[in-house]
Amino acid sequence: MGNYTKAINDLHKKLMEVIFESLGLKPDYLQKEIEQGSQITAVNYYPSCPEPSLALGLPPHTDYGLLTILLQNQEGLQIKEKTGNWHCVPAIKEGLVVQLGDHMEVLTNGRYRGVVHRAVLNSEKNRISIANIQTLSMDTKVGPASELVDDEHSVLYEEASFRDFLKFVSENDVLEGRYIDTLRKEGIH
Ligand SMILES: O=C(O)CCC(=O)C(=O)O
Ligand SMILES: [Fe+2]
Repeated sequence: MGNYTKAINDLHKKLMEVIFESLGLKPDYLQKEIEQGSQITAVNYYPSCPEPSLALGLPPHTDYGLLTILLQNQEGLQIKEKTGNWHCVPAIKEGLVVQLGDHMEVLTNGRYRGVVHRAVLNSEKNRISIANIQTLSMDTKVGPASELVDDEHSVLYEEASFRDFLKFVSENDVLEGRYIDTLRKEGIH
């Protein structure tokens, strides 16, 4: 696991560099903060279920953090499309899934959106997923990058830290609203 999480950390760094470049920011933007940040590894085990339609593996949510890099041994991860339909992410052997999280949405001032996803159960096979969520340190406030704010792009999100997020999830039901919704200023959907 140590080698895996180290490799994922390196991959995250490289992906962030190209994402920042795609936004017209320097590739080493936030590099120090990212290096000082945390990597959370969630190992999820979903036993097979004879009636998958009556159970839900993991309810719809977005991940807090910049990117989530996920490995799955069976299909089960689904992402919500703009239409509201759920799209099944195929399980590709040794393939990784990269998802954008809330931090990324705030940082890019809404140019890139966090992906709503859920996990469903399989009637025959047990499923394991390993999700690596990369966040900045506990008390680093993340707000929209000043380079992405100008006369035509006003600030759309409040600043927040990982600690603020943890406080929210400990005080609220996971099924009733996402933390990012509390950060959006009026009129953003
Ligand atoms: O099991 C999955 O595919 C999803 C896991 C997930 O969304 C999470 O751990 O945040
Ligand atoms: Fe997730």
